[in-house]
This record gives sequence, C-alpha cells and structure tokens, in this order.
Amino acid sequence: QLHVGFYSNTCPQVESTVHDVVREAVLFDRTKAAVLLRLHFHDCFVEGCDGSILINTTQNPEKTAFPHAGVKGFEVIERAKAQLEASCPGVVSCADIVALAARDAIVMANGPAYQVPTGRRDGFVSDKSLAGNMPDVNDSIQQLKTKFLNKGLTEKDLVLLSAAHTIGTTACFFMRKRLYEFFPFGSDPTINLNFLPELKARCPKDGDVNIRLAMDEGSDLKFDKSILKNIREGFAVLASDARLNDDFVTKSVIDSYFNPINPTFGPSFENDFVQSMVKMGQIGVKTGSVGNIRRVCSAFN
Ligand code: HEM
Ligand SMILES: [Ca+2]
Ligand SMILES: [Ca+2]
Repeated sequence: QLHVGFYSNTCPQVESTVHDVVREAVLFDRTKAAVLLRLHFHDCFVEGCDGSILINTTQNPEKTAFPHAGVKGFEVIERAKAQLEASCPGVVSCADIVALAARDAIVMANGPAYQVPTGRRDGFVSDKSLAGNMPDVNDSIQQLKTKFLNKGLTEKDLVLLSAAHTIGTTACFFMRKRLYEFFPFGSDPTINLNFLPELKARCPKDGDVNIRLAMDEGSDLKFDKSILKNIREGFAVLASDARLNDDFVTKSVIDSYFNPINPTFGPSFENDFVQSMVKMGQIGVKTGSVGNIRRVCSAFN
C-alpha cells in the first residue's frame, strides 16, 4: 500500500517543495493552516483520499456539494503541483500533495510533525452527488460514530480527528441550530452558561451567517489540546464537538488526555492524533495501476 518516501527516487524534492509552498502560504495568511487541514479530511471522506474534491471541470464537481461548502486552499495545492510538474513531470499525485500539505499545515500551527505515507493516485470521478455521507455539524453522536466507522475509523479516531478543530473558524451559519433551534430548549443545554451569551452575541439570530468564530475559543491559531479542554467544560463551539462529551465512550477518550493522577505518563494527544491522521489518510486510497497522476489538480488529464 502506501509507504513513507514513495517518491524518494522519482521525485526526491516532493516533501521540501510542498513544505515550502505551504510555509509561504501560512506565513502570508495564518488561517490557511486550518484550511489545508480541512481540505484533506473532505478529500478522504468522499471517494477516498484521491483528489476528487479538487476537480473544477466536470458538470457537477464534487466541490459544489453542500457538505463541502467553504472548503478552500485549492490554490495552494495547485501551486505545489505546478512546481512539481516542472521538476518531476507526471510523478506526484494531487492526493499526496493534499496529504503532505495537511501535515505541513499542522506543523506551521505548532502541531506535531509526522511522516506521511505516500503513493496515492488520483481518482477519475468527481460528482456533487457523492458527498452525501459527510458528517454534518448537527449529526447525533451515533450518526457521527457510524459515519466514521464506515470509513474504518473508531470512536477514538472520531475524537482525535474532531480535535483538528483546535485550529480554524466556523461560519455562524453552522451555529444557528445549536444556538436558536435546539430541541426542546432553543439552545443546546450543554453550552456552558457563561459561554452561551457570548456565542449568541457573536452569532446573533438574524445576523450575518458569514461571520466567523474560532472553534477552539482562545486558541484558534495554535494546534494544541485546548479544544478537548473546552469540549469537556462546555466551551465547545461546534455542536458535533459538543456531542463528543455527551457519550460515555467518546467522553472517556477525551478524559484520558486529562488524567489528574498521571499527567505526564498518560496517553499523548499529539501522538494519538497523528496516528489517527495517518489512518484517515489511507481511506479508500488508489494505488498501483488504479487511478492516475493528474497534470493539473483541478482537471482530469
Ligand atoms: C466529526 C465530523 C466533523 C464535522 C461535523 C465538522 C464540521 C465542521 C464545520 C461545520 C466547520 C466550519 C466550516 C466553515 O464554516 O467554513 C469545520 C471546520 C473545520 N474542520 Fe471540521 N468537521 C468534522 C471533522 C473534521 C476532521 C476529521 C477534520 C480534520 C482532521 C476537520 C478539520 C476542520 C478544520 C481544520 C476546520 C477549520 C477550517 C477553516 O478555518 O477554514 N474537521 N468543520
Ligand atoms: Ca476524495
Ligand atoms: Ca487550539
């Protein structure tokens, strides 16, 4: 299957090229780190990590599907691709560039570095109708678990990967139900009462749905486990993150990173997160003679 250093003979500069392009993009705009991390998730969850989300040229490209609304960062992938086509034409897949860029983005946000197995090939389909099974912000914990399980990801992976929300922002659009239409109290009762007025003030009922707020209150540019602490204490911003604290199994995973008795020797959030990322990066990958290597990431050859 995939392995670290897949391009070591055919394109030894692949990692440094992607790294440099991502670094430049994030130094120019710090919010790009979260954008690139999210892009990899959305690619992997539909048709596997195969660059299907990057396509612009079909009738109804996957990227126009509702669950992908607001996914960005395509230009960064295309920039890296253009440089790699100049140095090693026809060798590096767009899907691998997306996976490497997500890793480099995490590092740029002070998160853990890890090795990315490569060798993914690009897919031949990209259609709006295929994105229907993406997790939704208002899904129940059971729906979230099932959607992850269907991709070979456990409840532990669900918690760790959701913790990617340690960086980045959400549009108020995704907060409406949680703040104003939550059955039966109007707002989600798990929101800490000291936090609810603040959330409502930042995303007023009939306000601009495009206003953005940090998903990890106070730490949206830093990759750390503060998101898990916030979730535990009722300071989750996204409803789907809050659901992780309602369920015995997923709550136990969160709590395991806050062991009061043995804080130093407990499990490491960073180590476990990167393991889950590597797992996510293997979903439905196309290798060997399946798929191909695109010349331009936004178009089939
Ligand atoms: C558990 C299911 C998940 C749900 C329901 C979910 C939902 C969302 C929503 C609603 C947003 C805000 C989008 C916007 O307004 O632009 C968001 C942003 C984000 N998501 Fe998720 N997400 C999930 C899992 C993940 C996973 C697995 C990752 C990566 C490993 C991830 C990474 C991100 C990042 C980094 C952002 C911030 C994007 C930005 O700042 O532009 N999410 N997510
Ligand atoms: Ca895909
Ligand atoms: Ca954070």
